[in-house]
Amino acid sequence: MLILKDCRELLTVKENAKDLIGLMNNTSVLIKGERIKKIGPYEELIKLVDDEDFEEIDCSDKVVMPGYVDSHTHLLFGKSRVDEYVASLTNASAEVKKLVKLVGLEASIFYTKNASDEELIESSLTKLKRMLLSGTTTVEIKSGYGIDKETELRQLRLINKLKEKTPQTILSTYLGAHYFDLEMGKEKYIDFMISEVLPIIKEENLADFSDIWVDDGYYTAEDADRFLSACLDFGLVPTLHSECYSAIGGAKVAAKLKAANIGHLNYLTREDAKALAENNVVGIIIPTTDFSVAHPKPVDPSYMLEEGMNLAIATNLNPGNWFESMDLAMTLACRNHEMTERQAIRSATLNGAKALRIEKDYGSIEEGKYADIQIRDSDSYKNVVYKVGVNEVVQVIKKGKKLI
Ligand SMILES: N=CN[C@@H](CCC(=O)O)C(=O)O
Repeated sequence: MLILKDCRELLTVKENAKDLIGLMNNTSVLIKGERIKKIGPYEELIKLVDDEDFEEIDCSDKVVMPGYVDSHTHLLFGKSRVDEYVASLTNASAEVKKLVKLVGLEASIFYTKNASDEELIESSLTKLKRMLLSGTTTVEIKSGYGIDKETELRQLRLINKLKEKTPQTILSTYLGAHYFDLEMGKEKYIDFMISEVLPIIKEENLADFSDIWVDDGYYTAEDADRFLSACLDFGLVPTLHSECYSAIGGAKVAAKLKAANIGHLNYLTREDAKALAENNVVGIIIPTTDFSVAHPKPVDPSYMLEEGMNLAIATNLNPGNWFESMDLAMTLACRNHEMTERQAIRSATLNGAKALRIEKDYGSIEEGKYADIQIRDSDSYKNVVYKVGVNEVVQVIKKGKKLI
């Protein structure tokens, strides 16, 4: 058993918290096994201890809050695209393409296909370790850098292997429709995924979610409806990337299919926001990508919140947007997208869990849930979005185990 004693600030982020973060002062948390047993005054909790291996951590000068749930990443990929990124700082995209021959998704598809399993696992574990040390205890990871059956399945199998190699909870997404085989063409590529790839994903239980990139030049809303509906038949819960560069209609499909989440949303209409809220689809805000691509229309969470949507914040870690830190994603959400620090904290924890439909067990510090907790050497939870680039995390507890 473990007691987090006298937390200076305990952010429970409980479901019905009026202040969004469920702030409590000088409160303690009793952990038994993997789960939170009781929250309350130390004197009460100590009476419940019935274990010789009992331990306590003095949290009287600490901020204690739920581990982050990063609900949208592409973190398993071969080789970085650093040359493309630095060229893009001072050049327009046509010029970048001349300076760096292989760019964008095509580059990552090539590099991922040519990386060995060991390289992909090792580079992913390195990222996951740094994410853990900055408070992230649950991570969603997508395939999507293999436009052939072999590489897509290999990505998913490796994502599943990561589950055994990292303490974090990992959820896996089949982003088959990220790009497509140019020779095959889009229509045939969708047929191919449905008939050739999905049966194997189901048989080997390789993915929790399906995903599609709905955008001009990529997939349409109709493609999304066809592909995600087929994935549903194979037991995969739909998610989408959509409304990033136009109001292309993916949001309507998300509402219709009651997707778990939809990411990007720069061009989401108010009407669609309402439909997403009504259908319990979580919106994933990605302030890091708006920053790294200098997006012409930064996402505006205000009307989505007014319409009652649950919003999550994620890093969207990918080779074109190398962000691992949820603190940083939240900092950008507040400064560039006018979220409050409390909205940002809720979006990075409980709402991340809702985006992945695991809120029954994850995302907040509540009795009965897994003890996934970060402890910060800090005088205020507000430092999360204030001290930019400063990592105040000194301890991470994952399913009741101290990891630092
Ligand atoms: N098509 C875009 N998908 C990713 C970027 C992937 C990449 O650039 O490698 C996104 O979510 O932003």
